[in-house]
This record gives sequence, C-alpha cells and structure tokens, in this order.
Amino acid sequence: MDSAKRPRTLDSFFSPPPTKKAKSSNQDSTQEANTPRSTHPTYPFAVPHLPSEITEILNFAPATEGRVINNKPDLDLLYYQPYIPKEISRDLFDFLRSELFFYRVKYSIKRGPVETQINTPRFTTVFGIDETAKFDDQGGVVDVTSGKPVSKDAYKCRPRPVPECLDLLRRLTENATGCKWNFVLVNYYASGDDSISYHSDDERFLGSLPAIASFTLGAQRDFLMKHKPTERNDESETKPMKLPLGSGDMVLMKGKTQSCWLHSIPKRKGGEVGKGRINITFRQAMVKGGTENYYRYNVGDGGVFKWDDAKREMVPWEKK
Ligand SMILES: O=C(O)CCC(=O)C(=O)O
Ligand SMILES: [Fe+2]
Repeated sequence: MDSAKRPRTLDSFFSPPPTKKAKSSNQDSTQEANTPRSTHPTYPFAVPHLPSEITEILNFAPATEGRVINNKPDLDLLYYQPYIPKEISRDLFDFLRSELFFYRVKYSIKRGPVETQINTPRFTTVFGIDETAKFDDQGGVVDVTSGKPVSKDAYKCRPRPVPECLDLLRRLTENATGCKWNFVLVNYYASGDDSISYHSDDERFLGSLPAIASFTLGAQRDFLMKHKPTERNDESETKPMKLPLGSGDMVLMKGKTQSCWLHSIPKRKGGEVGKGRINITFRQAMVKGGTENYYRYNVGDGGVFKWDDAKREMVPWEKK
C-alpha cells in the first residue's frame, strides 16, 4: 500500500473540534454558492464535494482491520466492522442521502410468453463507465485507447462520471485493498419494506472472479448469504449465513464468492430499519454491455427522487 496516498496524521483526532460560529443566512448562502460541486450534462443537479470535516477523517479508513471469512465452501470475504471511522459515518450518511439523486426503477421481464412488471423495491443510482471508455476533462465519453469521442450510438444509455464525493471513497478503498473499480452503485433502503432478493453479482461483464466492495451507512440490516444449489447439498445451501451490517461496515466479496454464493437484504420489521440505509458498491465492468445493464436497472427511464429534509423522505424532484 502506498502510504503517501493516505496521509495519516493524528492531528485532526486531537485538535479541538471546529467551532460552530453563528452565521447569518447571508453568509450561509455565500458558503453554499462557494461549495465545489460535481456537474455533468447527465446529472439532474450538481453534487457538492464532501466537506473537509468528513474528508479529513475519511483518510483514516479503514478504521479496523478486515476479518477474513473463508470457512465455508467457495466463500472468500473480508469483513470490516467498521471501515468508515465511527466519528463520520452519520454525517457521511446524511450527506449522501441529501445530496445524491435517486431513482425508483420499473422494468418488465419476459419469460416465454409472460411479461412481468418489476418495481425495484428500493431507491437506486449509478455512476461509472466500463474499461473500454473513459470521460475526458469536459465530461465527454472517449475511447480508452484512442482518446477519440465514442459515438452516441455506442451505448443505449448516457454514462455518468462518478461525483467527487463518491470517487474519493472509491480511490481510498482502491489504495487500501489493491483492487480496481470503475463503477459505483448506490442503494437506499428507506424502510424495512425495501429489500434486495437473493442474487449474485456474477454477470459475465464483471469477469470470472470479481472483487466487489460493499459499504453500509445508516440503519443496520441483515445481509444473508447462501451457497448456490449443488449436488453436494452442503449445509451452506439451506442454512443462510447472516452478517448484521452496521453503519460504516464494509464487506469485500472476492474469489469464487459471486460465482458460488447468493446474497440478499430481506425485508425486516422494527429495530433501526426506519432510519434508512445506504449501500454503496464498487465494481469493475469490462465491456459496454455492463455499462448498459447498470444504467438500465439503476437509473432506468422514470423520474428523479431527492431527499426532502422537512418531510424526512425521498420525494419526486423536478427542475425549477
Ligand atoms: O444492500 C446491500 O448490502 C446489498 C446490495 C446488493 O447486493 C447489490 O446491489 O447487488
Ligand atoms: Fe449484490
């Protein structure tokens, strides 16, 4: 690991917290206007960079050493409890919930003659582009080798660059784990009724042994894992393993985990679930089909949602 990339001065831990000066509303709006933001023609609105109070502490991640979990067939996990330092996980959760745009994606699947409408049971958003292309300084999509603009028809979607507030966490996690990622997927589970059913992230466009980092912020939710069905009928196929993912935790899933195991966040009642939970995953898509898949299922073609702090819920957002 390159320690030069992750300054680890202890000063910010021991210096007194920044004093909260009383601000006039005028000063507030000036500060708001001066906040650096990530923009792009595909973004419904600009996304502010993280405040320095958060970035300074984020440099201390991972807050704990990852625990290896590989005591079951084909399982290969590194579980950080937590990864994000405790003193910023609440603020990072509040920031991302308030500042990102989300979608509630609907799509239809056809199995033979029957077409079924699917309402994705959570809020989602996605950023990134596969290995064949990148964004130039103007935000244009260019071929990764020639640097020439990629035709609009090359993708059935409009790829979006990762905003700086998520890209910082992506870069820091790359440096700490030695992995490489070009996609950021974000889920928001507003309540215990929001969920993700058993699946594996084993699409061909991720390659054969993908490493996926999965972060939790906000409410604790159970993460269930079970082995895919085999002829061995191992106990791991019927008795799911439960990781109680709490705020700031990260699970690095690697090796044969995706090809052999399924995972889910089931619906839940009670506990913390009503506070809402954000999940962030970093992934590496190799080909254009991967980019199209991620935008189809995480942005889709419906409306934008944004957090309403007064109503304490996601509300449809419209350009004013
Ligand atoms: O929310 C989580 O922890 C899991 C999300 C997930 O499995 C996915 O987005 O593929
Ligand atoms: Fe998944």
